[in-house]
Amino acid sequence: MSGDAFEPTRVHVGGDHPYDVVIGTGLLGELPGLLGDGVQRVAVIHPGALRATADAVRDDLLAQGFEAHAVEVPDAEDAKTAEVAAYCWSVLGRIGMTRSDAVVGIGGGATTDLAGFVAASWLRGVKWVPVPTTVLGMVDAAVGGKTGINTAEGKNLVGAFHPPAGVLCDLAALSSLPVNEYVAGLAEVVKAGFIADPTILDIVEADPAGAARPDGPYVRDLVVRSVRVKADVVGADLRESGLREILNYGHTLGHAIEKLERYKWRHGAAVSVGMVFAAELGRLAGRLDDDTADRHRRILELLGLPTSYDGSAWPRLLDTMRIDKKSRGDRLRFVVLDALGKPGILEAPDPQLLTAAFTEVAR
Ligand SMILES: NC(=O)c1ccc[n+]([C@@H]2O[C@H](COP(=O)([O-])OP(=O)(O)OC[C@H]3O[C@@H](n4cnc5c(N)ncnc54)[C@H](O)[C@@H]3O)[C@@H](O)[C@H]2O)c1
Ligand SMILES: O=C(O)C(=O)C[C@@H](O)[C@H](O)[C@H](O)COP(=O)(O)O
Ligand SMILES: [Zn+2]
Repeated sequence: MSGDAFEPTRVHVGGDHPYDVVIGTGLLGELPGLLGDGVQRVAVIHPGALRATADAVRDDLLAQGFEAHAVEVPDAEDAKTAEVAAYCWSVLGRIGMTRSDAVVGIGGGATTDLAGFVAASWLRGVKWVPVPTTVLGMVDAAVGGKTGINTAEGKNLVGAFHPPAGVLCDLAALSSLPVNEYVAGLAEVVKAGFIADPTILDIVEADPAGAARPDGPYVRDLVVRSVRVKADVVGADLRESGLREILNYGHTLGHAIEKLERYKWRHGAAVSVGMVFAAELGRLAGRLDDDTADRHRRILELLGLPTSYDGSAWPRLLDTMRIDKKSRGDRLRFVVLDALGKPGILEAPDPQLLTAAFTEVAR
């Protein structure tokens, strides 16, 4: 792999709005470069848990001549609400943020989803740079410009495609991340493995204990590989007109679980159950071989991720899944695998097939 402890790896995201994802350690100095020319004011949106990091970033920006303002928001999924977005808009108004200024989002995927949405909606779109501090944020949420908030009806129902000017993944941030958060984030890494890069799965299977450690030997390789998968997809299909749907593998059921759990389950944990369900759907639809289907449960359990859910919740889950963004009218649509690394769409599956697949994850 390119890059060593001192030299960052740059993954290029192509398309109409190209940018780089910079992955390494000690990357604070890269931020002004990613912000680019002409920026005067910077709003640094962060949760309380990342206050020290945000203060360091703000001080660094101040020292470099920017007018930097810290904007503290609620932690985790509590930030992804219309009320919190409105609070951020009021701060941007008070500090006089113009179209040549920028938003920086520091935190996990919830914070960067909110920050990106605030940037997308303020003045109909200002520049933004996510600085993800969870593995999930680095490998998935901060890359690709999908920004948004939740509503009472479901997950990420309001948002915008608003690509960042660049993404700064400082792997040193992971040293303070609780192990359970790190492991939850690995669900999206495993997703990248199943849909596009099976070497990820080989790494996890060869040393699951090592792979599950935020200070383990595979962090950089797993992050870079997963970012490459995501960059290739979103570079080709920013607005999810086709290919990008594969990144939603495991999310149709996963998002429904998150909503039912009032967002107290971690996103990655819900996606983990959702991927086992999707694998069973693929198998029962006659599209996926047994070995690859079984491999889902085995790998996710090796990492300590959940692979089952309350069986009595099925009617409510099914109802919630109808508002998934991949649905078209009354037709539910699921990402399934036709083979390892070969995702496809299962259109309007028979309700009995769905129930049979859920029975395989029900407890
Ligand atoms: N936009 C996208 O393409 C995309 C992709 C995947 C997931 N997501 C979204 O991302 C969110 C999940 O993100 P997440 O798993 O990063 O969770 P999160 O943002 O809720 O963060 C998890 C927790 O870790 C804490 N934390 C973050 N960084 C830390 C650090 N370095 N040290 C200590 N604590 C730290 C946070 O304060 C929070 O309590 C969901 O809302 C999901 O929908 C978006
Ligand atoms: O980037 C994408 O596209 C994804 O689907 C990545 C997912 O991991 C992520 O959770 C995303 O936020 C889900 O998007 P949604 O459109 O289903 O809300
Ligand atoms: Zn996800």
